[in-house]
Amino acid sequence: MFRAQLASSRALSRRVGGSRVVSSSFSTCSRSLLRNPTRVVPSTSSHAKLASWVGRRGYAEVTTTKFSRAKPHLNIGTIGHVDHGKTTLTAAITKVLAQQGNAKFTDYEQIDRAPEEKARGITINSAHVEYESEKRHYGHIDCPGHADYIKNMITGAAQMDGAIIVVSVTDGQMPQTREHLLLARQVGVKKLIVFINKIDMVQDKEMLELVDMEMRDLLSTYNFDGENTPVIMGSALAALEGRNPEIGEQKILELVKACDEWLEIPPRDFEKPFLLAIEETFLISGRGTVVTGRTERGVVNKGDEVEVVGYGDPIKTVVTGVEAFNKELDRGEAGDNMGALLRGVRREQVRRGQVIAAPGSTKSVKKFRAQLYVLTKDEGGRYNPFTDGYKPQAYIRTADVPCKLSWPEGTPDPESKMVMPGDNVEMDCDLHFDIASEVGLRFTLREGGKTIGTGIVTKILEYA
Ligand SMILES: Nc1nc2c(ncn2[C@@H]2O[C@H](COP(=O)(O)OP(=O)(O)OP(=O)(O)O)[C@@H](O)[C@H]2O)c(=O)[nH]1
Ligand SMILES: [Mg+2]
Repeated sequence: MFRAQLASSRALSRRVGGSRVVSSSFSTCSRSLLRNPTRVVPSTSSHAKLASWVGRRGYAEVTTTKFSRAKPHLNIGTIGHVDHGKTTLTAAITKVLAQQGNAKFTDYEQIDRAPEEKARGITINSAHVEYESEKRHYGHIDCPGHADYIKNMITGAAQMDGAIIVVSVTDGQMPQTREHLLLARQVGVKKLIVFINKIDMVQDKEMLELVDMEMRDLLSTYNFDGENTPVIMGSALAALEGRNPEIGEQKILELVKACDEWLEIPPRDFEKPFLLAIEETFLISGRGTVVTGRTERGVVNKGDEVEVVGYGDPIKTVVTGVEAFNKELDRGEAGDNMGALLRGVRREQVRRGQVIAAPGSTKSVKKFRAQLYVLTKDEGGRYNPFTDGYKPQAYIRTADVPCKLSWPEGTPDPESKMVMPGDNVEMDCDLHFDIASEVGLRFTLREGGKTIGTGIVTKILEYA
């Protein structure tokens, strides 16, 4: 045994829409019970009954739906400008698919009265629903407000593998249409579907064509495939109200089919190259140095070559032993809390904050560009704005590094440009030490022991 206390529980953070929803509705349920202790508590502790009770309270109906593991799972969501019909469309999808027995109908109010969630200390109001198509199981997120979309995308509170961008034909593209598209691009959403909504409100065919063209151009501007992206035109409200099936129900079915065909299932964590962020290091006499942590992705077998990355030049070594669940194993995989025995590495050569990874799969980085969300004072963040040169602490996986934030080159008048609490900005982060990092990696910024912001790496500017 490397270490008796090695945590034996498997991390819960697998991408399963269902389990997230259950846990959030549990906490909602217990919170509402605390506020209202006279309320009759269901006499059974059975999960299913509790879940359906929670459902009747109007929260997270989805817990009552059967979650089929037989179908591949994809996380998607509705994005787009305020009032363009994101929530109506979400409700309409569940309604139409419920008629086929593939969803539980979740009405508009249930979605818009989303339970609060805490993601990295940030409150995000968002609703999760789930439904199935012939081919897939979908987890779907809809946020009530623009700020929630921003926070959700940057923190990855529910990571979207693909998204439906909703645009009302009466307005065409609007500022938040563009902002959400840009953010989707920044956070690594590869493909989108366009839903042009409210077509019951226009008679003019040319108008539809115009919005179609405009959206394709816009997608291309943000490096999506504007030419081939499916564009569906319909009325979410008609579908929800069960009228005009030619622009309602049928269009929802077309939309779901387009999701099935156009959006791609991302590679699963254990198919990616191995990476474990080091939490602790130990010296086991007679055997050598052991590093422990949670395997973020991939698989490592006894005898595999790995590199220790971060804080200077990478160190090549071989994993000569793996321990997880208090047992010696031949391999460790994504999600496992494990220890790895490293051949020929001295304890002083490894430390918390480094990673061990498949050779060449990740590099140590000194400076990157990132999309940041700066917390408001109500979210526990700063009271005051900050300016170019601000130096918080960056928490990147298990690393904790001082960094300096500055405006990207070419920003006009950078010295006087301020960042207010609540802002969403793109800035350059210069790290005091080099750390394994890559585009798409999320991190938090802290100062004086409190989280002041959260970010996602969008571009590597300088390798170590
Ligand atoms: N006529 C018509 N109205 C629609 C349609 N879809 C949605 N609406 C109406 O548009 C308004 C806004 O719809 P929502 O679904 O709340 O829009 P949203 O995008 O979720 O809005 P926010 O969450 O506030 O950003 C509501 O009054 C809907 O009834 C449609 O297809 N036709
Ligand atoms: Mg809404």
